Parts: sequence; structure tokens; C-alpha cells
Amino acid sequence: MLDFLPLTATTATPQHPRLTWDIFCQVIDNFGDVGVCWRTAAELVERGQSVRLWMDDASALQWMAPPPHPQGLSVHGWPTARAQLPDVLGNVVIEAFGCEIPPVMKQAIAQSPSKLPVWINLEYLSAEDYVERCHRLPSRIMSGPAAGLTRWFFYPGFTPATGSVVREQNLGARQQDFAARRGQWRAAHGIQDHDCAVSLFCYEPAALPQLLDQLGSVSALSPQLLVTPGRAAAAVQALPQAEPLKPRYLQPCPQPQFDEMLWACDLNLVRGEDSLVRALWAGQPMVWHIYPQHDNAHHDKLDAFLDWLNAPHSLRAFHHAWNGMTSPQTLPLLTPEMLREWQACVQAARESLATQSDLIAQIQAFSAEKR
Ligand SMILES: Cc1cn([C@H]2C[C@H](O)[C@@H](COP(=O)(O)OP(=O)(O)O[C@H]3O[C@@H](C)[C@H](O)[C@@H](O)[C@H]3O)O2)c(=O)[nH]c1=O
Repeated sequence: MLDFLPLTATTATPQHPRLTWDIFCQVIDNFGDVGVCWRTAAELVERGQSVRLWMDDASALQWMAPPPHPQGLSVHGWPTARAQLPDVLGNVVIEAFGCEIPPVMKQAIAQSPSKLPVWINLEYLSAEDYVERCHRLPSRIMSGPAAGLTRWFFYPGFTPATGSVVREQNLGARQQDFAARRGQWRAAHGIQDHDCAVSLFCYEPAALPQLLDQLGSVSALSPQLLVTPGRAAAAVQALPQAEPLKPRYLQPCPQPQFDEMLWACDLNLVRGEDSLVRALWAGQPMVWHIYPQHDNAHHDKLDAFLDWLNAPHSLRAFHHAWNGMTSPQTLPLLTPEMLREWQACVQAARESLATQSDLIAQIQAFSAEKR
């Protein structure tokens, strides 16, 4: 039997007493499902909540969030039998990214003799219009063991009418602390003050050869390429254009160190969902390699983000080429002036996001309202 002892709270408040949250996460691919769920869970715990994270594949946590885990956060396998669940259910159930909670959990909710947990479907992050429309909507379960019960849709987003994004309470303090160590970090990675450090976390963009070509030839930037492990490293290693750049290949690292890498670099090429948010908080020039969908639905999603970002022409053009929406050959040539313009744009977006109540505060308030 698993250990479901109550866990110690750190900073529960009278407004938000300590609740128990069950977060369900099924890994579709890559690291974003794990990454988003972990950040959400860890920050809930930081705010005095108890969280059980139920995952069908927790292997990426070995490097992304190595044990020991924070007190109040426990990780469990995907439950298939009632005995794997606690006798008394928690207060809030989150199914992340539309993953269906397991049938055994549905049954347990439906048969619970005590107050039912608030059931939330935490959706994907998007800047598209539907997010404001669908955020906080109920959906009645029509069939199966939980028929008749309600679950609530919670949409992360970029505007005050959405669920926003995770911003840790200590993010500012961590960034300030790192600012004093930034030079040291760069020196340890062979980066001089005047160099342009470029982090690369992407899938396999068709414009990658063009980027490597131009980084190898645009001396004004003095580029130093830091390549993240996995698909980005494999994509770079397969290209002869990489050779003259002598890229540094990084090891998988825990999320806090991944954040520091973004803070240390002068241009961040990120992907998926979680690293996009982290690049925004980093406030450095950034380019997003959006998760590709078969029907090209990601094109509208990318444009909605660029509109929200108020992206200047060159940043838009770069995104379109990087994401295969125009010919790879149209990748704009990076210049110091261009990067300064991109940085101003990202920092303005960061300011606007920072004025919003963050996702954790909002999901706590939402759960309190629906209990
Ligand atoms: C390379 C690296 C990543 N990470 C973390 C940062 C993020 O939390 C996580 C990467 O997640 P993402 O940025 O979201 O990119 P991603 O592309 O890995 O993830 C996803 O994108 C979603 C949109 C899809 O729906 C998912 O199915 C998934 O593909 O990995 C580290 O902590 N250390 C590392 O060294």
C-alpha cells in the first residue's frame, strides 16, 4: 500500500487552507507534460498545499526534478485498482492536458461518501480567442461511472480573462540572485561577455541548417551555441553546418538549472509549452518552435501568440521560417539591433504577464469557489 500520510504544509493561508490535490498526467511525448505538471505541483506545495502526482511515466523526473522531492509532494504510478488510491479522496482532482483520469478514480469519485473533489481539466496553453471563451466552463459527464458529475475547464493563457501561466513566488528573488552569478555561469560554459550565447531547444526545424550557416558567418554576433540534449542535439549533430560553430552539448539538467541557462543566454530558441513560458520570464530575445500538429492547427496558434507578443516584423518573419510556415531560406539574418528590438518586445510582454494573477493563485481561487 502506498504512503498517503498527510504531508506538512508550508504556507497555507486562512484564505487558502491546505488542500490535497491529485494531479493526473499521461506522457504523450517529449518532456512538456511532465514539465508543466511538475512545476504546477511543486508551486502548489510551495504555497502550502499537498499534492499527489499520478503519472504513467515518471522517468523524466529522474533528471528534471531528482529526489528528494519537496515535503508535501508525492509521485505515484498510474492507478488501475481501488487499493492504489487513498481511502479518503483529496479535495481537487486535475486531469492535465485532457488526459482522462483512470476509470478507477472516476468510480472512486462517484462512490465517495464524503464531499466530492473539484474536478478540473487543465488545458494546453494558447493565445487563441477560444481560450477566453472556454476558460472556467463546466462540462457534464454524460456516460461511464462518473455520469452526471461536472468537471471544469481551466485554460492557461496570456490575458487576464484566462488562467495565465505559472509564476513561482520566488522567481524574482532567484533571478536577482542569479544576476550576480551570471558572469561566472557564462565563463564556466566558455562564454565571454561580448559573445552572443544562443540556447537551442527545438524539434527538427527545416531552417536549422540556415541558422547554423548564418551563425557561423555573422561575426558581429560572436555566437556561442548551447544545444540541449535529445532531439535538438541529434538534429544539430546530423548537420555539417554545425562543425565550424563548435556547439556545446549540454546534459539533461533539473528545471531550476534549465531556467538559469535561459537567464544566462542572449537568445533562447525554445519549444513546446513550458520552456516558452520560461523564456518569457527570462526576458531575453526568444523564438518559439511550436509543437507541430498534423492539420497545421499550430499555424493559427503561433500567429495568435505573435499577435499577443506584439512581435516586430523581423521576429514574426523569423518565427514563420523557423516553424516551416515560409521557406527556410527566408530566415532573417540576426543582427545585434534586431536582438535588441526582440528583447524590448519580450520584456514588455513579460511586464504585462507579471501584472496578472498567476496560474497557481487562480486555480486555488477557482477550486475554493467551486468547493
Ligand atoms: C532539455 C531540458 C528540458 N527541461 C524541461 C523544461 C520543460 O519543463 C520541459 C520541456 O517541456 P516543453 O518546453 O513544454 O517542451 P516539449 O516539446 O518537451 O514538450 C511538450 O510540448 C507540449 C506542447 C506537448 O503537448 C507535449 O506533448 C510535449 O511534446 O523539459 C529540463 O528541465 N532540463 C533540460 O535539460
